[in-house]
Parts: sequence; structure tokens; C-alpha cells
Amino acid sequence: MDTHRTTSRARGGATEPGTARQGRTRTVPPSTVARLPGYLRALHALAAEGAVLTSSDELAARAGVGSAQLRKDLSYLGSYGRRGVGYDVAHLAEQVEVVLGLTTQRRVVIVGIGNLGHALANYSGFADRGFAVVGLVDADPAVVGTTVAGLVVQPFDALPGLVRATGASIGVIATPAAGAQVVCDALVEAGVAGILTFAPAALAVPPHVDVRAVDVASELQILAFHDRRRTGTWEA
Ligand SMILES: NC(=O)c1ccc[n+]([C@@H]2O[C@H](COP(=O)([O-])OP(=O)(O)OC[C@H]3O[C@@H](n4cnc5c(N)ncnc54)[C@H](O)[C@@H]3O)[C@@H](O)[C@H]2O)c1
Repeated sequence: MDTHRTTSRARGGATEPGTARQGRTRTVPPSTVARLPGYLRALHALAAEGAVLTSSDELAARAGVGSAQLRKDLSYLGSYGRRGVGYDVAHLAEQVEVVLGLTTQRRVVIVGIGNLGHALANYSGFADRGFAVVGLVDADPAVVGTTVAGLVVQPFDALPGLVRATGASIGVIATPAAGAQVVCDALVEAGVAGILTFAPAALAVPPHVDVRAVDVASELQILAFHDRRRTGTWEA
């Protein structure tokens, strides 16, 4: 995953609330923040299987990281596990959720209801992870007014009112790259705190807004690079 023009907030990682309350402010590094969703997914899977405790080896294996890395990451949360006992699955999941800001449900507006926008709007997995898709917007009159995933697609000029009325704090951009900055500006103007963009374009945002960019083609290019290096085919 590639991130364009992230803000100092995104670059600086997250502040762990428990430590701030205790008078110490511990910053969780961005690389650790990026691994926390994987730990949370593994913890939820363990909980669903009825596990009460887990070891760092087991959790690390499920999350696909080394156990030393996992222990280091969790130490930023003030969670060290108990020697010979391990980690309490429910408690650790709660700690990770607090750090990731998942204790309240986040509302999401999707702009661009084409192939990708449809798939995202219909994806049931967001609700399980603390996100509710509350609004859909498109610029094409043929798309506006249609119902997707139970929501009526709104016109572009309805975006500010929609964000305010729904209390959405995250905007997802699933438009072509050419229109992405205009959509980004409208989302910022409407008051969202974060933007997830799938459009392959660098976006400029003010410092109080975080941007995450999912650039699938770039990820494929990186895989191609590694494949080429492995097979030693460097010449064109
Ligand atoms: N479809 C995929 O699998 C896929 C994969 C990776 C990345 N992407 C990227 O995601 C984006 C969307 O892809 P897609 O395949 O869904 O495209 P699409 O053409 O099917 O849909 C784009 C939608 O955005 C709407 N739109 C265009 N300008 C707009 C604007 N200013 N405001 C509101 N709506 C606007 C269009 O009317 C259309 O409905 C593209 O940037 C694409 O590169 C798509």
C-alpha cells in the first residue's frame, strides 16, 4: 500500500491513550500502526475459535510476522503478556481497538459508484471492522438515483450536505484519477478527517486531513520487480 502526501499525523503514528492518561505520551510508530489491523484480525479469529489466551508465537504466526516483531509492536501499547501465560485475547483486542480508534463506529461516504465503488459499497466486511457506509455519490446522471447496497446514489453537489447529515468522517474516492483532486477538495471542504483513495493520482490535502492511497497497479509493479530480481531477468 502506498501513501501519498500523508500528514504529520499519519507520519507520526498514533498516540496510545492509556499512556497519555498516565502522564506519559507514547507514540506508536507508523510501521507498528500498519501491523495492528493484522493483529486485530488474528485476535478476532482466535476469539471466534473460543481461545481465551494466546502466545506471542501463535499470534505472530497467524498475523504473518516474527514473534520478536510482535512483542516489540505490542510493547508500544504497554502490553507485554505474562510469562508462561501469554496474552489475554479479549483484552489485547480491546487495547488494539482503542489505539486504532475503533471503539466508535466510523461513517464512510464513497464517491464514484462505478465498478470499484459498487464492490466497496456491497462489501459486508466493513461493518464487522467498525465502519458503516452511509452515503454514495456519483457525478453521472445515469448513476445518480440508482440504489446500491440499500443506499440511493446522490449527485456530486449533494456531497457537503450528505457528509454533514450523516456525520461521515471518512471519504473513499473511487473515481478516475482525473477527477480525484476535485473530489478530494470537496470531501475536505465537507469536513471529513480521512480519505482513502483508489485513484492513481497524488492528492494534496491540508495538514489536518489524512490520506491513504491504495494503488493496486503500483503494488503489482513492485511484485514484478521482485519476480524479475529473483529470476535474474534484468535486461529489457
Ligand atoms: N475496478 C478496479 O478493479 C480497480 C482496481 C484498482 C484501482 N481502480 C481505480 O479505482 C478508480 C475507479 O475505478 P472503476 O473501475 O470503478 O471506474 P469506473 O469508471 O467504473 O467508475 C468511476 C465512477 O466515478 C464516477 N465519477 C467520475 N468523476 C466523478 C466525480 N468528479 N465525482 C463523482 N463521481 C465521479 C463515474 O461516473 C463512475 O461512475 C479508478 O481510479 C481506477 O483506476 C480500480
